[in-house]
Amino acid sequence: MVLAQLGEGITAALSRMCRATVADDAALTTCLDDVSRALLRADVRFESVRAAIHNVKSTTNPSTLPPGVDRRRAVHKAIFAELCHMLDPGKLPFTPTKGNKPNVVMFVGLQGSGKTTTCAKHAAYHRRKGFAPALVCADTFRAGAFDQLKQNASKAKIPFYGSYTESDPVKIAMKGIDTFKNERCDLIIVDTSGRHRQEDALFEEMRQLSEATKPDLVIFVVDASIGQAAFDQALAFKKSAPVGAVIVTKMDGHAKGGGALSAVAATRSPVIFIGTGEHIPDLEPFDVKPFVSRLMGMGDLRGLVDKFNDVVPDDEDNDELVPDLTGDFTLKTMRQMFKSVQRVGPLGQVLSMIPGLSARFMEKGKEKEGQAKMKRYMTIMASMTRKELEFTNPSTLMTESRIVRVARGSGRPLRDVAEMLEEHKRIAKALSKLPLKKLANNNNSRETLKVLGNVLPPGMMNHLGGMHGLQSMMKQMGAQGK
Ligand SMILES: Nc1nc2c(ncn2[C@@H]2O[C@H](COP(=O)(O)OP(=O)(O)OP(=O)(O)O)[C@@H](O)[C@H]2O)c(=O)[nH]1
Repeated sequence: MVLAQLGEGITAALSRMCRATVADDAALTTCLDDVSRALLRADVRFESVRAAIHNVKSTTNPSTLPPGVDRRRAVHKAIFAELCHMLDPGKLPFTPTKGNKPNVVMFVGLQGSGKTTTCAKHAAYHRRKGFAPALVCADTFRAGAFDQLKQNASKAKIPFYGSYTESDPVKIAMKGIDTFKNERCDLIIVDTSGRHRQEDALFEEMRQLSEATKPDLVIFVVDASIGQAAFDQALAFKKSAPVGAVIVTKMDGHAKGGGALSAVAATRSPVIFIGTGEHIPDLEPFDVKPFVSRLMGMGDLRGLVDKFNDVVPDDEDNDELVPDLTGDFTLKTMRQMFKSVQRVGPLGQVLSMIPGLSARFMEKGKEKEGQAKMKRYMTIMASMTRKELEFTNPSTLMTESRIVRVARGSGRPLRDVAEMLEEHKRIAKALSKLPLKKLANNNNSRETLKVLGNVLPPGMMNHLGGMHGLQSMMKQMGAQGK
């Protein structure tokens, strides 16, 4: 994901300024030039970049800074605030509520943006949260749309309504909504047509559909790879239907992402989810501050805990898929973690939420090898006894004869078993340093950041001026968030 490169660009620019002997105007200018280049390379609109840099410059001018405030920290804080501002339109999206009144959500977007897939992901996500969702196919334009949504719906076990014969999308949408209202579904998702290009006929159809169905929320779905075109596209949809939220898809690919994120600027509507793969669980809630924290290399531990906790699978294998990272880290927990990671997304993506861990456990660009390694370890663990899997310190239990038995049983060489045990030790050690229990029970984001401070890599801590610096930065961020 090229957004990761944006993060690297910004982090590198900040590090360079932190290493400069004095944080004078020249160091600041170089740093901000680098940050601008990173943002423009990521397809963020020129106007937004210019405004952000202007704001950073004016808020970090030594003449306006309160006495005693370190300029480097002020720059870090100002860039954080500007990135948040770019992604945050300052208003909360409509969020569906469970209960008697059904919520109607209409999806709009061009053909191929990932709309149909995202409708199913959105329904499955809300079912995991306890909703009773249903899907309506009001796409009468593309021949295969009906079958595609039906197939996705049945894969995700979501009730579905559509018609092979009716050609009026408004009639289908109204009939589908009525049907599911009677069936007491509380989240009715309407998938609509797309076109390859922005066409008047499409926008007229969206206008008619939204007028007839009066949705509680219209979600604009945009492909992250379309770059700057996202701005105009979002604007055109906003004119035909009251777009209230954005979902950016294909963030797992090589998309630059920054352009699509500028859809926020066009619609002044928040990004609520990002699509991170082709499968039903590949949808992540989008939260601005943790996202920017990750972008700036600060990790997102709360997101990590949520991500694991959010994986409540449809099959009976629940226990197997939800690792309790707050208890003893046994081989069984590691196996659950691997399964969970396979389910929630690419390993690198999940591990990127743990500051410092991704580099230790898996090198960048070698994610495929990492997946293969995980599979190998899982095969090995399948040949282990329950006692071995649940033992708190398996390396002490795994004698040579036990290793030989497991290697034979799994058909893997002895060194693979030994390597797997070493890997377990390494991950256990890395996780033991993270206050996951505290984070899991903590809903206060400022407190979460404080906890994060304890686990930031030492280099980053120095850049931020040690614990004291981090605390004052958090105070400032907190004051800003109010
Ligand atoms: N990698 C990746 N692929 C995705 C994602 N979301 C959707 N896709 C894929 O993108 C392609 C197009 O998705 P659709 O859901 O058919 O697109 P659509 O916008 O509904 O298209 P129309 O129904 O023709 O308007 C499919 O191959 C999806 O599997 C995502 O987040 N990541």
